[in-house]
Amino acid sequence: MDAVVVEELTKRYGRTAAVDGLSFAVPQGSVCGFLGPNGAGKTTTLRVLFGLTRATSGRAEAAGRVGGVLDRDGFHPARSVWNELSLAAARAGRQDADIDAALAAADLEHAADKLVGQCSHGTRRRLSLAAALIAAPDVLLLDEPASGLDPHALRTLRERLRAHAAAGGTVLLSSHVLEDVAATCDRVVVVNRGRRVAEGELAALLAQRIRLRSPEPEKLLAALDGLDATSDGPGTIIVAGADPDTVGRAVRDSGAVLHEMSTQGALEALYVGLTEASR
Ligand SMILES: Nc1ncnc2c1ncn2[C@@H]1O[C@H](COP(=O)(O)OP(=O)(O)OP(=O)(O)O)[C@@H](O)[C@H]1O
Repeated sequence: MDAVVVEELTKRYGRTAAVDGLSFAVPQGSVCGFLGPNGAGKTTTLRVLFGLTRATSGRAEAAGRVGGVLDRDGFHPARSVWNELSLAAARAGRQDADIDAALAAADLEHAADKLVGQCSHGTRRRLSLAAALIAAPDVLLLDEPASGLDPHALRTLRERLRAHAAAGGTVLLSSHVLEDVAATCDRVVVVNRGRRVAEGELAALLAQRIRLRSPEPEKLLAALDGLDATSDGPGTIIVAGADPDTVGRAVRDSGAVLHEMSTQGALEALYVGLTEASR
């Protein structure tokens, strides 16, 4: 079942089409990355899904209870972290929620009595996510949730989003941090200029895109002759349309020193390829 459905969505601001006939779906139980350059229409789509702004045409719907984090958190600077979380629970009709446990899960127990106005950007972001999660939404919509988070907080975020999906929830998150998307999401939707340029399971989109790093790229490129291998920056080669066994053997036979062979960094090459053409 699809928990998020966007169909032929268009949102115009005067003569600007922020979103231009966009369609995609997010199956229930998945964590979907929403990628695209600045101004591609991600925030606008999330705002329509939240019901904060109306579509000019088309539809954008999320099944069940929707929660999440957009850029403005709406917290009162003179309220404590504990009080804001408690208020978020009450607003969602969850007066019975264990606020201390929710703070601990967000690594915020030490900040419980701090006033929100005195919190760092990252702490405030973590509080936003905790406030969204305490409402136990079915669908979590997150606009740049990784922004301002330190590596520990990023790991906690990743684990919490995966747990939300494992429990049957659904996550749609926009991000510019591709490494983080690769580690967190099982699907991605890529948009450019308000339109979809790719959609699907991350593994399938990245299948047979392998990144190699070597101090001897020329030697490697020569050995990969006949395959779709291209240079992608100093010492980096992307091989498309070949399986890891074939690439691994070619690398071994070349005798070149290899520093890395992975599909991780291939998301960046895929993304740039998809969004560059129509910039
Ligand atoms: N309220 C508004 N009034 C006028 N134009 C707007 C408004 N909101 C967004 N836009 C325009 O719509 C386009 C899409 O913006 P949007 O914020 O959805 O992009 P985005 O993909 O979220 O970008 P970013 O990655 O920079 O956050 C941009 O050209 C933006 O200037």
